Amino acid sequence: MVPEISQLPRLSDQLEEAKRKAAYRAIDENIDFENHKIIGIGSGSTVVYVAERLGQYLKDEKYASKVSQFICIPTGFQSKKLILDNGLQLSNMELYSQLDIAFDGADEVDYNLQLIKGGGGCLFQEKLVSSNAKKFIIVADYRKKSPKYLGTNWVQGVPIEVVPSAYVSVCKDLENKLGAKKAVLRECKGGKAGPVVTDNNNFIIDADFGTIEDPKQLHKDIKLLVGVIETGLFIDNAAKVYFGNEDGSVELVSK
Ligand SMILES: O=C(CO)[C@H](O)[C@H](O)COP(=O)(O)O
Repeated sequence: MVPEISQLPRLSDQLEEAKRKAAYRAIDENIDFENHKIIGIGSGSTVVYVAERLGQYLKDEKYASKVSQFICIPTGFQSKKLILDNGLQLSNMELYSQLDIAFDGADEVDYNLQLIKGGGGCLFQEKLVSSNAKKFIIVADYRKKSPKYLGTNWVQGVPIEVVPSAYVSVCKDLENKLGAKKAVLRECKGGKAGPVVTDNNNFIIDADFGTIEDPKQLHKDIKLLVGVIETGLFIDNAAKVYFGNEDGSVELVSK
């Protein structure tokens, strides 16, 4: 039997509890076992619980025949592993380019459900998957909810995936043409010296624009710079956000 959320023993870590609650509720309320077939699985620490919940449904004889038919599309190496570790069927965007639904985390969510993503470095593939999903659902903990504008809670800057040879010129363009306070190449913190390399062998730049009142325009402006593959501003594609709160409740915000 799939355990009821209310019956689960609380996790000792409040943040993990918030992430798990948000993710489990998002799956319980949004998966249509009759009609969904192609499911996007994003990246990060909250999505771990999305895959875990699907794995629980797979083990339940009432849902097993349906869930074993689900085809899961990852947004990077980590989510590939999550899909496999939970016994789910793995495929890719080349074989299935239209998804019924996709679940992912976020670094910050504004009042209008615009997002900053890419803090975990899976930017381009996350955008490819979410843009091709009929429904895109965000799972996040309470730290991700912006009081109003993006750039308030997430102060590391907007992640931008770039062609490696273009990183210097893109950093200059971000500062000189688009007014970024600072644009820096993301470096590995331990484990390896040098830049973070994405699953597509690109680099990530973090560009600090302060608070962002018009993320749509900023996204368009950044996209026009030569060498930019994709921006971490996810515009007009999240349908719902599940925020796990500190008190154990889950807040649903939808468009
Ligand atoms: O965009 C992402 C990775 O590039 C993640 O979805 C985002 O960083 C959220 O991660 P977490 O659930 O660990 O807070």
